[in-house]
Amino acid sequence: MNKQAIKVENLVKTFGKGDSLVSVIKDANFQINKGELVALIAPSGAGKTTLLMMIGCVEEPTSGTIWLGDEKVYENRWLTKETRKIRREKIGFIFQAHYLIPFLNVIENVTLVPQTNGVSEKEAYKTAMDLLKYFEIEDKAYNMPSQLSGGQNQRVAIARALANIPQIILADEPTAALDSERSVSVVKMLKKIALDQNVAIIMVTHDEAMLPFCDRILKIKNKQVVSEDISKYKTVI
Ligand SMILES: Nc1ncnc2c1ncn2[C@@H]1O[C@H](COP(=O)(O)OP(=O)(O)OP(=O)(O)O)[C@@H](O)[C@H]1O
Repeated sequence: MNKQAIKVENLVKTFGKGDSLVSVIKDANFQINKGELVALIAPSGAGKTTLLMMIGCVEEPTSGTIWLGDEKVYENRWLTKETRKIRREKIGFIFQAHYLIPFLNVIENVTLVPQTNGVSEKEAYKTAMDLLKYFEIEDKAYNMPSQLSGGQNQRVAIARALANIPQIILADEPTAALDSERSVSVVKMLKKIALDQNVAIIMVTHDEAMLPFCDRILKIKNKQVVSEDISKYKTVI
C-alpha cells in the first residue's frame, strides 16, 4: 500500500499582481506519509495558513502539483471542479477556535457533516459516540458547547474532524487557546490518532513545547519549505 498521504512538488503561491504582488511560497517540495504528525513552523506572515489551505483545497495555488493520497488534485490548476468533495471526503480541519455550532449539542455537532455527506443518522451517531468515548467526553454528548471547558470543546472539535474518517488532518494552531497542560494533552491525542487511524496530520504551531511530540518538523524559510532538525527539541521532554 502506498504510504504517501500528501505530496507537493514545485508549489508556488503569490497574491496580487504587478506592484502589489506578494510572493509567499516560491518552490515547495515535500511529502508527508500516513501515520505521521508533522509540525509546520515559521514566523508570523511566512505562509503557514496559506500552505495549509492550499493542501486543503481551499486556497488555489499559483502553480505546482499537489497529491492527496494517490490522487493528483492540482497541477497548475485544480484537476476537478469538485474541490469541495475532495475536502469533505479526505480532509478534517481543526482550528485554533473550536468553531462548534453553539445551538447544537456536542453529538449534533459531531454528526452534522457525516449526515450532510449521506451517512445515516444511526451510523453517524454510533461513530460519533465511539469518538466521544475515545476522547473520554461521552458523558458530555448531550451538553451544549457553552457547558464545556475550552479543552473539552477542542476535543469535540477534533472528534468532529475525525467523524468523516479523513486521510489527512490539517490543524491550524489547535493548541493556541489552551493552557500548557491541555496543549500537551491535545498534541499527544493527535499523535495517537495519527498512529491508530493511519492519518497524516499537519499541525501549525508557534509553541516549541509541542514540537517534541511530533514526528517531524517542516519550516517555511525564505519562502521554501525545509526540514528542521527535531532532535534539538526532543531533549526537553
Ligand atoms: N488573500 C490574501 N491576499 C493578499 N495577501 C494575502 C492573502 N492571504 C494571505 N496573504 C499574505 O500572505 C502572507 C502569508 O500569510 P499567512 O496567513 O499564510 O501567514 P502565517 O504564517 O499563517 O501567519 P500567522 O502565523 O500570523 O498566522 C502574508 O504576508 C499575508 O499578508
